[in-house]
Amino acid sequence: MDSIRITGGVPLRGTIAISGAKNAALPLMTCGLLTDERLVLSNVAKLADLATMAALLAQHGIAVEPSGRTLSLGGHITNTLAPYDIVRKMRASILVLGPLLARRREARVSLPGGCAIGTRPVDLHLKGLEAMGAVIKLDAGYIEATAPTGLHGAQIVFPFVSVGATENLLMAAALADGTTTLKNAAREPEIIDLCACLLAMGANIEGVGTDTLTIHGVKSLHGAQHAILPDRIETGTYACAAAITGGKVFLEGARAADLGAVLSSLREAGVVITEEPNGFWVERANGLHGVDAVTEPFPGFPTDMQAQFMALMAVAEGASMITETIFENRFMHVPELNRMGARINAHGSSAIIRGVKKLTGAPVMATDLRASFSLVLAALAAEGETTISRVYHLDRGYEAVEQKLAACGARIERIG
Ligand SMILES: CC(=O)N[C@H]1[C@@H](OP(=O)(O)OP(=O)(O)OC[C@H]2O[C@@H](n3ccc(=O)[nH]c3=O)[C@H](O)[C@@H]2O)O[C@H](CO)[C@@H](O)[C@@H]1O
Ligand SMILES: C=C(OP(=O)(O)O)C(=O)O
Repeated sequence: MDSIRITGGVPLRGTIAISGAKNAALPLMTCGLLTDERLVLSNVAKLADLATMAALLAQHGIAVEPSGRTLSLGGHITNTLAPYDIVRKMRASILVLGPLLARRREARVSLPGGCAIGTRPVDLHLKGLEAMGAVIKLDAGYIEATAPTGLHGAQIVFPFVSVGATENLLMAAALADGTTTLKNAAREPEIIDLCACLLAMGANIEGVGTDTLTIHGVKSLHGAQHAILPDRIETGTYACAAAITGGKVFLEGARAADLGAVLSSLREAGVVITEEPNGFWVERANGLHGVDAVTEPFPGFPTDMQAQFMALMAVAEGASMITETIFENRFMHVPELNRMGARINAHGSSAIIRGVKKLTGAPVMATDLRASFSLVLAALAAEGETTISRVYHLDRGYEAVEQKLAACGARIERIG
């Protein structure tokens, strides 16, 4: 199992090119199930999660052909089973459910189960599909779904915001009979990207970018080309890397508009952000101050940036409080950061971080994707050497981490 070794203390300087967003690419790839024509996605990152989605689509009959940073998806659905062996590797596999039901009126999809950050039920996905006419049973760990007379339009009001349920129901509604309204829908940039691709495929959607999406179902969708938006979480993560090392980095291709809450928090902490037409500079010349943050659905502070921001706050002057409202168990990085000398107390959904003058290198273990990067950040700032084990978590969602950081001066290497 691979580990990463980092010798800290080098202020990062240079340019980091931001890759296409993992969390946009995953639902966009499942759009390949919505048409028999070719769907071409560009600006696709090379990530383990996208390889998992390609394997899942392949066994549904959709071939995914890579060429450079482009994926070409095509084929007919030959199989509506999403097996446990693939779904257990990646929860976003649940996103095949809506498209399979819409196209084939049946699907058998393994229940994803919980993961390190929380229980993560899929009840909103299932209730929404039921409102659209699906009949759903749970059988031996699988969701058995049929829509004997096809899916029809429905009025769905989400009790709270869910990115995945919004995506699943959007895709199902695009091909349903009649009009579907999704109220309290997620407004994340990845949802807007999904809508843009569906519109290019011939879908009829109103309210894009708002919390009410109205989808007028169409009989069929056609092929399209779509360029995936830059990864806002990768962007925010490297912004924290520049800040925690006291360096200056240009994030090429990054979209500041997708990171409003994160950039406000960084600025409040003393980080200088300078926007350019094709990205932005992140610089920290002076000290960092503790800043509070509460995770919320977009446009609030993203839960996927919580661990990385906590690593930054660990070396800020003064105390800060970070509250996690989206997932019930997303503080797995706290004991690992404390092993590196951080002073963080987590109680329930909040963590108090008392900034320290320096962190010290230590052997630490990655527990999930973003927690892994919080350890990379702490290691980049720490005195001495840190070895992070279980970095396969990192490879799920960060492309070429060592190359991107090393190009800015970081002393980082992967060891077997
Ligand atoms: C592949 C992908 O895009 N993953 C992102 C997506 O995950 P994902 O789509 O799984 O997250 P959701 O927005 O659905 O989850 C939000 C909250 O709702 C709960 N919930 C969700 C669905 C449901 O049917 N029932 C239910 O109770 C979840 O357990 C969680 O507490 O959005 C999260 C919140 O921004 C991000 O952290 C993930 O990186
Ligand atoms: C939690 C994440 O992903 P997933 O929903 O695929 O687990 C993430 O990207 O931070």
